[in-house]
Amino acid sequence: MKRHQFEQHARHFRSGRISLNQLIDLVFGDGKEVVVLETLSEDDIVVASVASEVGIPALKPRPDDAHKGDFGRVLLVGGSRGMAGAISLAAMSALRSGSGLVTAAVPETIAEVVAGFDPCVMTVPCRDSDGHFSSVPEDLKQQLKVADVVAIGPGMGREVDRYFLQAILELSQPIVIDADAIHLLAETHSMIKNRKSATVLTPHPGEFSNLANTEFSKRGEMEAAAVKFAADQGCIIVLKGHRTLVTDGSREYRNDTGNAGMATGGSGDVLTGVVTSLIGQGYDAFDAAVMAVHIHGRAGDFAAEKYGQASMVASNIVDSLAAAFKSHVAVGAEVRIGF
Ligand SMILES: NC(=O)C1=CN([C@@H]2O[C@H](COP(=O)(O)OP(=O)(O)OC[C@H]3O[C@@H](n4cnc5c(N)ncnc54)[C@H](OP(=O)(O)O)[C@@H]3O)[C@@H](O)[C@H]2O)[C@@H](O)CC1
Ligand SMILES: Nc1ncnc2c1ncn2[C@@H]1O[C@H](COP(=O)(O)OP(=O)(O)O)[C@@H](O)[C@H]1O
Repeated sequence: MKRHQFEQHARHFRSGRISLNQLIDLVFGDGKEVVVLETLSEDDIVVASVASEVGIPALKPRPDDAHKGDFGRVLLVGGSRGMAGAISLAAMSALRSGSGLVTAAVPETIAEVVAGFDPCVMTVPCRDSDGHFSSVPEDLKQQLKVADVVAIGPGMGREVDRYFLQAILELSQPIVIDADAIHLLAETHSMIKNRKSATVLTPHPGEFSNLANTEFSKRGEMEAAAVKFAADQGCIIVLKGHRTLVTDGSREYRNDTGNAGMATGGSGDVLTGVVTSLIGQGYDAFDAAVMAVHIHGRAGDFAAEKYGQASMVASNIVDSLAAAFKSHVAVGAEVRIGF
């Protein structure tokens, strides 16, 4: 791409500093169109590329003197007997997306299993009834107060007291509602409209049909309903699937990363961890959802490259988040306004 063409796209470009080796990987490995703005040394080349979609935000650089408290306290609520994996995948993904502190609140029956998956994840064992959450225990109430963002749903099952979800909806922090919590929301007709902070829902088509109480015959109809739902309820909908849609009722982003190898149990739980983490780090909720969907898909693409679409599993996507975040940083470390 010539510089003047690039300038025409200046609104959509992102720039960053990379090394010569990273530049070679980008140009030949990824096929990205990159413009070198300035060569300071072999390890410090200022480059820019045009984003493939409008508005995939750049990652903020981590200040040199940062500490773990600067990157958000994430609380993930979910899991049940038989589905310890889902909440663990979400928690491991949140840590690999940059969160400083990640806690999983889970039924006590599975707490040790969840803690055993990753020593970096903290757990709050909650009193349970046959492996499912029963009431909101005091320990959890304390955690709910100090969290910067709370996600609920992965692996939770639907045998949960409705007040459990209600307690999360009443929080003043941003929340992410996924999986079984979306079904509970649909069943209890709980209100999200009047929440004071961001509400992000991440339904797959089955969950969205239930939420909208409609059988859709075409993806387009479902997407139109998702845009309307988001506008009516004042929330952000991440309608998952091939070319995931992110909408807040007025903006629409369609993702172009990811592949059919991601149609494997737990892939969506990984996304919940990524989006929750980014919100916890202070990104605007819509931006966080767009970035999360894009980066999650890229991680899926890296996993497919390594293991093949048939054999890749959700934990491979977790492991590939590092490569996905690194490549996002390479092209998006800083955004220069008015190039
Ligand atoms: N390792 C673990 O612990 C794992 C735990 N997990 C946990 O399991 C819990 C249940 O989640 P779930 O998604 O499996 O079941 P549910 O919410 O009943 O939805 C299924 C219904 O929706 C329909 N459907 C239509 N389109 C669809 C689409 N594109 N993608 C998917 N479904 C689609 C679908 O139609 P069908 O397949 O019959 O055509 C069916 O009627 C949840 O807590 C989750 O976190 C999983 O993440 C796996 C790994
Ligand atoms: N064919 C596909 N192309 C791109 N992404 C896909 C495809 N199939 C699934 N995915 C992605 O994988 C994830 C699956 O999420 P979900 O259906 O909630 O699975 P689970 O409940 O097992 O975690 C979503 O982010 C979705 O966009």
